[in-house]
Amino acid sequence: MHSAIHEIVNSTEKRVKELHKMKSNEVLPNSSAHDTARDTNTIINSILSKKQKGKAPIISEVKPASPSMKIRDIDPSEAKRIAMEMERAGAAAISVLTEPEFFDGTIDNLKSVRENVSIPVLRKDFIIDKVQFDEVKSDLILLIAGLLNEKLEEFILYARSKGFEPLVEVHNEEELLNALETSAKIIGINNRDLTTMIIDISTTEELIPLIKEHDRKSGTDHLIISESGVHTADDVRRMISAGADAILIGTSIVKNDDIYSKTKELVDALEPDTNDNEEEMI
Ligand SMILES: O=C(O)c1ccccc1NCC(=O)[C@H](O)[C@H](O)COP(=O)(O)O
Repeated sequence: MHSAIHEIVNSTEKRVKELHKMKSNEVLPNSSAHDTARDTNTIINSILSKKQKGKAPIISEVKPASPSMKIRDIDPSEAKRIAMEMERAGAAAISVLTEPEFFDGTIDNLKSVRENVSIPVLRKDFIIDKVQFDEVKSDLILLIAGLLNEKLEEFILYARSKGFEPLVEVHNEEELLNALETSAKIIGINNRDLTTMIIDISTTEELIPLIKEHDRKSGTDHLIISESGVHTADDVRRMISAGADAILIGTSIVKNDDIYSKTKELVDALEPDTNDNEEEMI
């Protein structure tokens, strides 16, 4: 594991301790599944329906920073504005970073986004303890296979019992095989190697055939999301051609001054006239 991930996990452990204290003081309520508006099929259909309309299913991320770079200041009112622009441009879902120390994310940003958009909302954080499920509601929640290892299925079932559908993130074959042994329905392939931080979008192309083969043999049908390092309409087309059902994009949208136009450019990537005038050149 890269030192940055160690630091993130150490900091998350401190947050978790605080949450346990809040829970024992009854400051943190025990959340239940009842107040979750959308079920799993609704979430999956909402993402898939974009493709049926000829649009690229883009999960657009409200990302203030990464461990290596500040992108932009995002408070709850800016998170709301950005997310509404993303939805208006045709995003299939919105991802919101809630990790505070390295990504400048906040729980309040997630609340603000979820109150103001009608598409599914993904919580992006480093989930290592069940108490984190009581912090805030979301439709989807990220579970990182490389962090949870043998506890992955236990966390998937717990997430569902609390009204979240897990997006299980993998980066390599070993993590993928672990994920495929669980009841995960949504698999995210992170093109970023969390041991080196190097991004290579061919990771998606290498791992999707393994999921497809598994699905063919076992009669399952995973929703596949390609994550990280996608910047252009060409990248979007490449990931969709590889078999991705949706693509999670943060930096290239959020760093753009015009959130609506950049999201729309990526959402419209499958439309014939965005194919770089290939026909005119022939
Ligand atoms: O974004 C990072 O640099 C990062 C570093 C370490 C762990 C996770 C990280 N990112 C979290 C994400 O999953 C991305 O924000 C998401 O996939 C969007 O990626 P991008 O479009 O490349 O911003």
